Amino acid sequence: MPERVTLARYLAEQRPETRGLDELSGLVQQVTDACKGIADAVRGGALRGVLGSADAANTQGEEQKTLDVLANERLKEAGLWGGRAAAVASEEEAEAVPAPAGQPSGPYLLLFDPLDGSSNIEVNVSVGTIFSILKAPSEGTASIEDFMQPGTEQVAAGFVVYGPSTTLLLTLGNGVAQFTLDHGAGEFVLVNDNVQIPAQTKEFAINVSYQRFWEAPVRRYIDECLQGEDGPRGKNFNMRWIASMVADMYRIFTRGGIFIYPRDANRPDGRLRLMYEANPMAFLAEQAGGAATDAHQRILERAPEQIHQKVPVVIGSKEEVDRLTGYHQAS
Ligand SMILES: O=P(O)(O)OC[C@H]1O[C@](O)(COP(=O)(O)O)[C@@H](O)[C@@H]1O
Ligand SMILES: [Mg+2]
Ligand SMILES: [Mg+2]
Repeated sequence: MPERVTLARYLAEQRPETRGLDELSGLVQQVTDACKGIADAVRGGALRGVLGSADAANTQGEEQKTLDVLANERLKEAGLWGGRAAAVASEEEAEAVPAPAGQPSGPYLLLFDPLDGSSNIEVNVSVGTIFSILKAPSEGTASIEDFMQPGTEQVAAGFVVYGPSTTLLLTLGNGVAQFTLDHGAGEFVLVNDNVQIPAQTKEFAINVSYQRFWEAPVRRYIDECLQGEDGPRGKNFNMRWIASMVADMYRIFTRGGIFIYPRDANRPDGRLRLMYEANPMAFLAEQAGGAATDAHQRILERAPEQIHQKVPVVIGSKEEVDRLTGYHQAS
């Protein structure tokens, strides 16, 4: 029987100098513990009374679902409890939230999309949580400016998919590890310690209903894919769009592919948020041998100006990301 490596043991092995008892490991544990609770709520669905709208809107004007609010509260508590994070930033919070007065202020900043793919909750399709951890640049309380670091400064990132199995992909900057939640034992257990995105693919993910708004390089790329064997690519492509970035990206980490949420005539910066969606996914993708750009430059090198700023996203198998980025650079 293969050895059972829990997340706690993995963190201890990754950080031998502290045996996983340092603040970063503790923060990762707290975040993933919160995700276990969210997984439970997602699994309970209608019986837990968590489906449907919270009858509120977030700072970006998007409708908040009951589960968005629940997940946000769990993760905020996980981030701010125990003196590991000085502050948290969330898709569902207008401003950064500092650790409460009287609490020790931790050395990290935690950012998260508490529930990615919220529009899929009622239809029972996989949703997830995305998180990113930065170092807090100064001691004491953290301000919004402290968060304005490029993605290259992330010290850890991950996402959990609440699917048929609850799975975690995690990077501490030393490759990507994949864990499955053992619901009975309440533990994330390592199933792959070296996730790799194949460099080539025949699968693309984009919301084609926006085609008439796309810019020329995106049209060209998708058009060439659709021409299949008879076109310039000389091979047939398949298309997938789950409308949960976590689920689409999980597939890409598993078998390759390219995920595109471009800018278009209606969305000058696309839809996805740089700090808590694109940056952690880009960090994970690069750590798994893939690539991630905003169609022109590496996402991780973008200098952020706002917590909730949006960014076009081209991510996944390296050769395809390079090709589409090249089409943009040449246009
Ligand atoms: O509905 P669209 O335009 O296809 O957008 C879907 C995308 O939006 C998102 O749902 C945005 O994330 P949230 O659900 O966290 O707002 C992604 O998960 C998904 O890839
Ligand atoms: Mg999201
Ligand atoms: Mg969300």
